[in-house]
Amino acid sequence: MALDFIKKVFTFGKSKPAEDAARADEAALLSPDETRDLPQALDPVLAEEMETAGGPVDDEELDFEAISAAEPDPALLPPVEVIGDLGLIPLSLLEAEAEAGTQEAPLAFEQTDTEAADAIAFPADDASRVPIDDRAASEPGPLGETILEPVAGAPEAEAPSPVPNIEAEPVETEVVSSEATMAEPILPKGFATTGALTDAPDEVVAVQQKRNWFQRLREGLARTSSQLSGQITALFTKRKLDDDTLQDLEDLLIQADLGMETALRITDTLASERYGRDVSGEDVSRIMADEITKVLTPVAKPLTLDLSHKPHVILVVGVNGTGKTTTIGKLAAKLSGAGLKVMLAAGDTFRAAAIEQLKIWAERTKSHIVATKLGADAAGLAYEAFEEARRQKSDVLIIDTAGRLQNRTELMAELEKIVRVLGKLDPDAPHTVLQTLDATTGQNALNQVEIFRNVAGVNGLIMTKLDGTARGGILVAISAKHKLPVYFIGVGEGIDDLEPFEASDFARAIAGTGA
Ligand SMILES: Nc1nc2c(ncn2[C@@H]2O[C@H](COP(=O)(O)OP(=O)(O)OP(=O)(O)O)[C@@H](O)[C@H]2O)c(=O)[nH]1
Repeated sequence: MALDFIKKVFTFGKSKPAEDAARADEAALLSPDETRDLPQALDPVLAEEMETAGGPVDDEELDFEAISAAEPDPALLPPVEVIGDLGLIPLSLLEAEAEAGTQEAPLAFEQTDTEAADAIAFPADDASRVPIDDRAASEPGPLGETILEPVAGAPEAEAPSPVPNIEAEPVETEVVSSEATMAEPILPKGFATTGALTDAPDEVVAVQQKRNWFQRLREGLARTSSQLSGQITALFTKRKLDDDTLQDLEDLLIQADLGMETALRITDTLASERYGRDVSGEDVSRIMADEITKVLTPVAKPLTLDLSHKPHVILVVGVNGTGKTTTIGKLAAKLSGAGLKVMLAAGDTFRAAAIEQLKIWAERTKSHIVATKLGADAAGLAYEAFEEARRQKSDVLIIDTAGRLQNRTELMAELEKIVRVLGKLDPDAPHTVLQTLDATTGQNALNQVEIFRNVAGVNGLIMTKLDGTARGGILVAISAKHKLPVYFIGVGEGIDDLEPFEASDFARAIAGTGA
């Protein structure tokens, strides 16, 4: 059942990655304990880039033409053989390599679900089909990738051919499929779409009904608002509004992470209404809620999915532990529950637990997942996942990435590479670059946005961990400064703890007004 969703379209400017990744060095540091070393030995391409420390390798040096040109040609569709639960799918990337004359044996795509295998149109016969079990890993290839070669007794693979100069390393990936299907697709709140939905699935992912949302938001932001309102009440008890109280209020609002701009808006409005008169805490809270709403309204937007892309690619980036993987799971639940065909890519190849965590989310949300080995090239994985999502006609591909500190130049360069590689398959991809921000980080989040925006072209934000933080005001400062859309906010670790961002609800919850 193909359904058309034609809704209001929002387009968000996608800034090109800045060439000055070194700016990240100026960024405020998080705990050194959180740093994670990139296994560069596995990534000679990246290592090469690192030597050019001043900026990324010029795309001109990269020969993606053969790959891009070969990709849509049906004759080059990957030959596949399904063997029990395992099937080998040499990727079209590898086909392109073969076309270009690679010396490498094709890499393997492991398919651990026969249903998913059935969903892909596989050529029946091909001499290059080699069961994955019949291959043995040999020395890493010139691109640092694992090369799989047939072992004795295995069918002969096609004659290998030379390797083109490609940037994204082919990687051995695993596709785990859960047949996501649905009854009645209803686009979840917080999303808008343009383009058509892929054939609707038959099974709906049950997403728990949310509790009273505003109540939860108020509970989550209770520490932020009670701290603020207590201080405001103390400030204005038996005092008229004069320059001193205005200055004290401004300081207080800045300390609450709201940012200078919003603090001044609030004090200016208050002064224009009540200068020289008695002021109550309620007066200040009301004006605060109004002014914060004005700041937040322009950024509270739905996440628009352009389904004409098939898939709409969402790259999720951010500092370690900000909630990327969890947020991906929550987003997948919403989308899958609405009948969209979702594929996840486990691009955090540095942390085994992150890959496993995403697989669990895929299972829970009935999403497909493409994963690879620990330490593999993340850009290669992203590329493979994009191709696989195209083959499977996924509506949305959500790519997880390893958390990285914004001052780690080499890791930021790797992120830049992922963006660049995706752009080789579709110049508009990634269509959405979502950054997760941990509300408990406070002011550091401002800096994180600046750096990730420059490097990865972040064009949308999700703030997590707004449950229980006293620093929720930072979202206001970020909105005032960066003016990037804020699509959702996270208020817990559960599958339904992600809500569309509503300006007035958030403002009232912070100011402690309204029901
Ligand atoms: N309370 C709360 N916890 C959250 C929220 N979102 C994520 N978490 C928790 O934060 C922790 C880190 O979340 P992850 O999703 O692993 O973060 P990540 O950014 O993928 O982490 P790295 O892979 O290390 O970069 C986990 O314990 C999550 O359950 C939220 O909205 N509220």
